[in-house]
Amino acid sequence: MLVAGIDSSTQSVKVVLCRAEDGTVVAEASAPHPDGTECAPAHWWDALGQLRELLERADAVAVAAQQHGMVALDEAGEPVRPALLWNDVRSAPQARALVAGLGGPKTWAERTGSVPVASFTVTKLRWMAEHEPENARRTAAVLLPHDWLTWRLGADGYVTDRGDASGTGYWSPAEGRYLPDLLEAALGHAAETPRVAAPGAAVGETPWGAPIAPGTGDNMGAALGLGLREGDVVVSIGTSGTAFAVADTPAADPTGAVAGFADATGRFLPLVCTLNAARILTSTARMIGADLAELSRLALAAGPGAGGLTFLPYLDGERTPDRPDATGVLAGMTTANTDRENLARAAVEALLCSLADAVDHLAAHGARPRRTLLIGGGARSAAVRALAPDVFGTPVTVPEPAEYVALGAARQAAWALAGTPEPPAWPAPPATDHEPDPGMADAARGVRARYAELRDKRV
Ligand SMILES: Nc1ncnc2c1ncn2[C@@H]1O[C@H](COP(=O)(O)OP(=O)(O)O)[C@@H](O)[C@H]1O
Ligand SMILES: O=C(CO)[C@@H](O)[C@H](O)COP(=O)(O)O
Repeated sequence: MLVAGIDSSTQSVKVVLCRAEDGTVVAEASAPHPDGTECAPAHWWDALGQLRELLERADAVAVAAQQHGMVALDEAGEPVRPALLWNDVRSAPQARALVAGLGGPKTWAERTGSVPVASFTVTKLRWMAEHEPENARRTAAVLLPHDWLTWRLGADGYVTDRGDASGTGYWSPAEGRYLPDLLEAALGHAAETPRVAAPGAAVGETPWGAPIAPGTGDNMGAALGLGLREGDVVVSIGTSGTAFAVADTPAADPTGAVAGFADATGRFLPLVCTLNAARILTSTARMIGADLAELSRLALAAGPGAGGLTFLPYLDGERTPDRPDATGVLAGMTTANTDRENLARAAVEALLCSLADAVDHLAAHGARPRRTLLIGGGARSAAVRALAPDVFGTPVTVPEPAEYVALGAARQAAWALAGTPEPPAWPAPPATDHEPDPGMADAARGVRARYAELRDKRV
């Protein structure tokens, strides 16, 4: 039997086709999504349509997708406007107003597991109610990207899962139920929300007769694809940067740094997310006229500390820390250090310092990392892999490059096919271990200290 996992992420859609019994990948393919922070859902469907031949070989399918995106549908099931994505920061004022107006950060953390920032669906609904009242009035149902794709594939009605529901800002991970008062306060009226399917359930059938599993958010998909265990912390470098771990109890961080999400298996997934990650490298590569391989080579040719250059990489605003209006800052420039090697090194160090901050937030709220797993497109950079253990100050495990989000969705599809209480036990991916260099410890501490100084200066 073959199962297909779909990862509909910010920049592209990927499909992996696997053997149901052990997850061996037999084929994979991807197609690009349009750039930007809003997207008509039809573009996701068209991109997936390019991979249809592969998909139709599957005996079961599941969709994992970028979290939080607001897919507002009218009575007829048509989008009232393009979806506003997780990386769209226009609803930052609405996030602040909702938090202040409905009990403050502690109340939100206790009720929803998270203190919503602009990424969260609830704040986007409020933005639409304020700026596009006619679209808000016509909104009859609110879905997330993976819910919409699952419905289009053939699910029985609108359906979601615990993991993605926990990123809306109107669902309680602790109680496992919607909080309709919060949705209504944001949108101005009640609206239909997808039913939350049990992990491992089948929720419908594709036109070619394959059962559909509930799907989930992309980070929950990666956790399932990696088979995360207690003590594992994942750092994912995609369009977003994330640090997350599985937990038995829900998180409720009133500082808002840790989002207290649910996972796709019935447990929880405390997570820290940054808005800027792999694109720190692509933007710097463009700036210095290099491709990603050359950027990596240049970064490794420079010394630690990039000759005194420090880069604060909040290029598109930032979510952690919550600075939606921030831009990037390059500090410490002299005539001696402004060369391509140091600029490349500063970019890699900036990416890793930002993610090290994310891991620190997670640790401060209970995650006890025994090992750090590095995944996502950015982990394909040799410089990132080489410098991560020094900047993090811990051993780093790099699973072989693979589409772990799509693999997690495929594993969920195999779970629905098997009908068992637990997901099928697929073998762990091969991985390489990278140790910190004790000789670099002082230099790495210096890099993080200079980064923290620039971060906290609030230039
Ligand atoms: N060798 C590499 N070095 C650095 N970045 C890379 C490399 N390969 C891919 N990437 C980057 O990884 C990102 C895509 O990663 P992915 O985890 O698929 O993200 P997403 O799920 O957000 O689409 C792109 O921004 C791409 O430029
Ligand atoms: O908002 C979050 C997590 O809370 C992001 O992680 C999105 O889920 C987007 O993921 P990518 O497209 O970067 O994979």
